[in-house]
Amino acid sequence: VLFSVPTHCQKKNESEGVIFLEEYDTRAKELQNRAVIAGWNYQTNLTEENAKKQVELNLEVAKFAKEVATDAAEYDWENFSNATVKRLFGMITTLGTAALEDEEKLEELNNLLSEMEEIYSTGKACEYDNPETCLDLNPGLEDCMAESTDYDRLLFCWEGWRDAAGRRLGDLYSKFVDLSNEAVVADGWSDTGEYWRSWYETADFQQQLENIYQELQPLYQNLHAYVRRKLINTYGAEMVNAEGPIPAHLLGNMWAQTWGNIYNLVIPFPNKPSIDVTDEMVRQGYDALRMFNLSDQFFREMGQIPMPDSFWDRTMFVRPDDRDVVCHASAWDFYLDNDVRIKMCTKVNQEDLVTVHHEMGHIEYFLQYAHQPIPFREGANPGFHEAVGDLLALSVSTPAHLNKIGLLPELVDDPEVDINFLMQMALEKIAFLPFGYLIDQWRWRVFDGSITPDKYNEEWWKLRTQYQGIVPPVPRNPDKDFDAGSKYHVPANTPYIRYFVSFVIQFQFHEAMCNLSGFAGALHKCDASAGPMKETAGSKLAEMLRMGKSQPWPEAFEVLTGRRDMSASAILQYFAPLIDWLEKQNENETLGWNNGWTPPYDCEGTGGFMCLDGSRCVRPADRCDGI
Ligand SMILES: CC(=O)N[C@@H](CC(=O)O)C(=O)NC[C@H](CC1(C(=O)N[C@@H](Cc2ccc(O)cc2)C(=O)O)CCCC1)C(=O)O
Ligand SMILES: [Zn+2]
Repeated sequence: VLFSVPTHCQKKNESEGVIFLEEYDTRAKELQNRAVIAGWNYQTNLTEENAKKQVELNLEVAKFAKEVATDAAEYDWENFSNATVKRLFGMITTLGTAALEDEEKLEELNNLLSEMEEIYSTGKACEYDNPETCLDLNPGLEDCMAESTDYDRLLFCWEGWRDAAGRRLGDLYSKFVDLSNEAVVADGWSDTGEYWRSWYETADFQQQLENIYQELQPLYQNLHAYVRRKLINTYGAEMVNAEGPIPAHLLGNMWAQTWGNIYNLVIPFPNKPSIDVTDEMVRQGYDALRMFNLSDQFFREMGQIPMPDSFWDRTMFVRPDDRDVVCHASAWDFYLDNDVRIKMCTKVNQEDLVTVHHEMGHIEYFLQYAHQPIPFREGANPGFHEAVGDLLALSVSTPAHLNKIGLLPELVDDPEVDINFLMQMALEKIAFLPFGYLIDQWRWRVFDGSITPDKYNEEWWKLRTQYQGIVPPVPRNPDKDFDAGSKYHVPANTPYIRYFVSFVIQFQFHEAMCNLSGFAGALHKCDASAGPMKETAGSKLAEMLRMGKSQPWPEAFEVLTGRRDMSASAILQYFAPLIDWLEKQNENETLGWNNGWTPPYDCEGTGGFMCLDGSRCVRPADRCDGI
C-alpha cells in the first residue's frame, strides 16, 4: 500500500482570514449577548435556576472560544501584514480560563464563582441581643459604617460583615485559585495574575505602578496623619494612637477604601458654607431616576452619546423588595441593538451621585466602541474603562458646577472653602490609592503561590497595615477569618489594579479635557463643561473612546492627552494647594504608623465572651473550641 503522503497543511492566507473574522464576529456577538443576559438575570434575581443557566452559558462561551482558537490556528496570522487583522487573531487565540480542557473542572470553576457571588450578596449580620434582627451589607451595614461614630457599634458592623461573608468564603476561594491557575496554565500563562497583567500590554507595568505609588505616598501619609489626629479628637487617645495605624473601622467605610463619610469629622474649616450636597438632594426630593438623568444630561453636554431609550426601560435603579439581587453597582454591555444597562441599589446621596456617573461612564464607553469588532469592544486597558465616569464626575463635583445645577445654594470664592473641597476630594481619591494598589498585590501573590491559603489573612493584614496604615480593631482568627473575602471584587473575581490605574490617569484626562476646553483656572476648580471650547474636549474624548482596544493603550492615551505614559503629575497638581496646607497642619505630627500599636479591646463590651481559660474573646458565632 502506498504511503498516503500527508497533504502539506497549507496555512490559510490573509484574505481568508478576514472572512473568518467576519463570521466569528457575527457568531460571537450573538453568543455573548445570550451569556450577558444570563448573567444579568442571575444578578437581578439570585435563584438556583438562574445560577445554573448562567453557568451553562459560560460553559458554552468557553467551548466556542476553544473552537475558534483551534480554527484560527489554521491561518498563518503571525505573518499577516495588516496590523488590525493580526491583533484580532492574537486576541481570539488568547483563551484565559476558557482554556481549561476538563469540562467538569470548568463547570466546578463556574459553580464556585456563582456560589461565592451568592454568599457575598446574601450575607447578613444579626444583632447580638436579637438574632432575628439582621442587617444586609447594602444598605444596613454600609450605612452603619458611614453614619455611626460609636466605636463599639462600628465594631459590630465591621466584624459582623466579616463573620457573615469573609469567613464563609475562605475554602471556596482557595479551590477557585487552583482551578483558575490550572486553566490559564493551559493557555500558556504562569498563573492567573500574569494573564490579568497581560491586558495592559506594558512590559514593566508593575515597576511603573510602584514608581507612581512612591510618588503619591508622601501625600497619603500627610492625609493619614491629619485624619488620625482628627479621629483622636473624636475617639480619644487610647483608641487611636498618634504614631500608630488607625483602627480599620473608623474611616466611614466597610473597607476603609474611601473616607468621604468622615468628612464631617475632619473638615478643615467647619464654619464655611457646606459643599456636601446630600442634604440638598434629599430636600429637593431627588430620587434615583433624577440622579441618572442628571448624569445623562452632563454626558450630552460634553458631546457624548445619550442613553438609548432601552437603557431607561431595562436598567435596575433601586433595590427590589421581592427578590435577592447583587446590589453592588455595575454597568452591562449586551453587545446587540445598543442594549446597555446599569444595575444599582441607588441611595439618594452625593456618594451615589458620583457612582451613577461612574457607571454611566462604562455605558458611554460601550456605546462609543459598539462599531468595533467584538475583541476590540473593551477599554484601551481596564483602567480606561474605570476612568471615564470618574473623569466627568471631576467636573460635576466642583462647587461651581453643583451651584450651577442648583445643588449648592451658596457659592463663595474663598481659599478656605477651596481647602474644604480639596479635603473632601482627597478623602475619596487619595485615601483610595493604597487600597487600590494593595488588593492585587495580595491577589497576584495568591495566584503565583507565594501566599498560601494558611497565610491568606496574615498577609492580607500585613499589606493593609503597610500600605494603608490601618489595623484590625479586634484580633483576627488565623484559621477562620478571610477578610479579603469581605471585599466584593475578591469573591466576584473582578481584578482591581484597574482602579489604581484609573485614579492616576483620570487626572491626566481631566487636565487634558480642561486644557482642550479652554477652561482658565486651577485644575481643581475646572469644570470642563464651563470651558468655551467644551466641544473640542468632548470630541477628543469621544475619539479616544471610539478606539476601544483596537490599538495598544498608549495610542489611545495620546489622542486625548498628547502623552504615552501614566504619570502622577496631574493628580499631584490637582491637590497642590492641599499638600501645602496639610504639611503645615502636620508640623508636629509623626508621619507614618510603624510603632506596632494595636487597639485596646474590651471583649464583653463588644458582645463577645472570653473562653474559660481566658484565651481570647470569641463571638457568639464561635465557640471556645474544646475549652
Ligand atoms: C458587568 C460588570 O461587572 N461591569 C463592570 C464594568 C466593566 O467592566 O465594564 C462593573 O460595572 N463593575 C462594578 C464596579 C462597581 C463599583 C466598584 O466596585 N468600584 C470599586 C472601586 C472604586 C471605588 C470608588 C470609586 O469612586 C470608583 C471605583 C469599589 O467600590 O471597590 C461600585 C462603585 C463604583 C464602581 C465598577 O463599576 O467598576
Ligand atoms: Zn467601574
